[in-house]
Amino acid sequence: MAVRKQPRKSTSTRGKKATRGNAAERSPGKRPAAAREARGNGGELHQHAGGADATVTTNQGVAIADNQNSLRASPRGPTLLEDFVLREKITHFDHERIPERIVHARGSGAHGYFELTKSLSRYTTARLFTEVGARTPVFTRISTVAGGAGSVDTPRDVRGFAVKFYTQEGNFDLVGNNIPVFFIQDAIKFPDFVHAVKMEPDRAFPQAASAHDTFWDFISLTPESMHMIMWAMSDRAIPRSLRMIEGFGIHSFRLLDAKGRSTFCKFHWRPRLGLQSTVWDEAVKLQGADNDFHRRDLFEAITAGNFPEWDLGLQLFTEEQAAGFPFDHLDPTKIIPEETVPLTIVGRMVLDRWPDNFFAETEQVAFCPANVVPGIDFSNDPLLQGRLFSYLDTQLSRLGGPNFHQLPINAPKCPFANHQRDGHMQMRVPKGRVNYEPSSLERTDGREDPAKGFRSFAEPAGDGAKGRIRAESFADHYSQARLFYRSQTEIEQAHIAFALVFELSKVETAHVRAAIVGHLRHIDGDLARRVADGLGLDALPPAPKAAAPVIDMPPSPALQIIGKMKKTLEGRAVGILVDDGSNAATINALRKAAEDAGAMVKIVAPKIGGAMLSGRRKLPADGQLAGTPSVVFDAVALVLSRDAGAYLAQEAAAVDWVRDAFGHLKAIACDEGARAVLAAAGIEPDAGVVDAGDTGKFIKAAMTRQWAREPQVRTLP
Ligand code: HEM
Repeated sequence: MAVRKQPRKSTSTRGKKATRGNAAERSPGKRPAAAREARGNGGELHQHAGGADATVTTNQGVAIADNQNSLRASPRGPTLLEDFVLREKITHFDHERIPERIVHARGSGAHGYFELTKSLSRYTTARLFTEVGARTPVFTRISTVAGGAGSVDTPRDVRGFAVKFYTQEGNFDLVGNNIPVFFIQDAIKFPDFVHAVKMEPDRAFPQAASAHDTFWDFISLTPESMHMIMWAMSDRAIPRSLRMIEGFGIHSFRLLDAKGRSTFCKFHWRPRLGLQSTVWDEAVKLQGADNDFHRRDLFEAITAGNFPEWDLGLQLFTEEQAAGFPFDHLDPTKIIPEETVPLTIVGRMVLDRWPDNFFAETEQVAFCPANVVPGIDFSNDPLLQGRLFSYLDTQLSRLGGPNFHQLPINAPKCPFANHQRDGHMQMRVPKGRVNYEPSSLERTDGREDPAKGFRSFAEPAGDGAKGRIRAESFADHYSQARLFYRSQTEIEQAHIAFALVFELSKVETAHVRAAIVGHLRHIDGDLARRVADGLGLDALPPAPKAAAPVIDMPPSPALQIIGKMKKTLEGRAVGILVDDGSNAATINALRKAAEDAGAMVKIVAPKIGGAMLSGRRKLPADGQLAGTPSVVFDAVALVLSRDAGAYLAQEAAAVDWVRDAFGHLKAIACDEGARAVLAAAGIEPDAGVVDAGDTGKFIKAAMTRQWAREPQVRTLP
């Protein structure tokens, strides 16, 4: 056996000036009390337990004396297999990663609560919807769909919007998206759809993007996706913030009253901060500026106490009403216009706590549309029916076995018990002999409760012969796509046309591009012409045969974003670019006005250490110019001395800062010194460019985007 040479006597460095403290000193907040420290033989740092610091142990609870060195046969000799401390640590590390979700792999989550403001006791027995004022804890995860867990936050994509309500009657998961319809009508098409949209299998790109051949090939052959395509090409798919998106349960669900009577409903989340999107060029640049833009935004808002809120609205309708709709509400590619069935607001959700640990909570949370509580039931929507199977099934492998419901983030917060036993990672210790029922021997883990237990709606099963037959009532693929497109403002219509041109221009296969334009002809002739022109097609391709006549429906302004944007700075961010010599009074006034209007203000300067303002006051910066481009703000101000303005007019990062802000239709405040930077960016000031001294005008302009500017800065199809 190898003999270990004892390390040389350690030299305590406590109390000595430690050079390695620099990183901690730079970071905000107080440095925690220093641990008792020692240096090892090779000069490595050892921090010893004591005071507030507990002893580090193995997973078996054995105290570890040295967490810096593996066990070696001699100081320069081979490492010994005997080293259980090393083996345990590395083995655990090797297994830290679990498979990511097959879809919606990248997401951010937060805890909060749902508070009921209006009772639905007329329609349902579900207590979460009957006890006004009661707060139900929730965990909400918002995600992109196509990219992997490490992909960017701002691709053009649908956002998942999944809420787990920990009700007193069990968990209810509302697993929706930020778009109220879906690409396909039947779950059997989901694997094909997902394969088509994710990176192509031979080349493993593009990541987190629908702009490629396989996606558009599939879509060109799937006319039922046309309505969803209109939404996905709209600015809804490039949100400004996860706090500014809507959420939808999509399918029709049923509410059941105490007599088992059913009312259909659709669930809608409405953000209190209003809907807001980026513009495409901004979304693209955000991917370079901050891959974690949405996650960071949600984290910063929640940790600063600016808790995002959504109203929950329900569309309630009867079977008879549904029979009169000019579409089938069981078809998940259809909405029920709000003008037909208005929303009843029944409560609000507040997200007020960031998770303690991303993996344990956001990564391990398992949502499932089949998780409903008594008083809520499913409809026959064939997409929903497939989903009822898929989630639990995938989670068995993603989370490694059948006991993931015991993880704290997934476990109900009400009592739960049954005779399911054993399996990987069983964390409970069931007692006694009886693991079955009926039973008569001793204490049992639960009996049926006919009064309070879950019951399904007693619906007659089917009105035709069994078969793989899609209902004729699902055949209209274009009318609601037309409704959506024609309900948009002109600006939004132009953005849809632009997005289609952008995406299809990335498609290498000419016949796929042409096929999509053919579909567009059924939706809107002008849209088809704009896209064909943008793609440089010589002639309009033929439209495919429509399976059902396309009907005109009255426009629904509720489908717009711009029409629903709130003129506010609440929850938004304002950046102020400063440098040495900037006017302190102007900066203070701008900051105060923006903060009073609800914005978060960040100071940007060429150096992170900050700038020496007029009056010799040093103002620390929140971001360095090159690393904090204007895309991360909703409005910007430049307060610069003449010298600094002349200097920064030569600096690409400063010129881009203001050029991008202008191009992304943001309000800009600037003083005399800053005008040189605007001139270098070639900006002709318009109504959205205001004097930095006029804070009132700046705040008013900053509360919205300068849509009137758009035709000057970009040629839209
Ligand atoms: C209306 C249509 C759909 C919506 C709104 C939707 C929504 C979502 C959301 C929000 C997530 C992420 C949940 C989370 O944050 O953990 C998710 C994951 C998932 N979805 Fe869907 N989805 C839809 C259709 C489908 C269909 C048709 C299937 C399969 C038949 C499916 C299978 C899955 C799977 C396997 C996951 C991963 C679940 C996990 O690993 O925990 N989805 N879906």
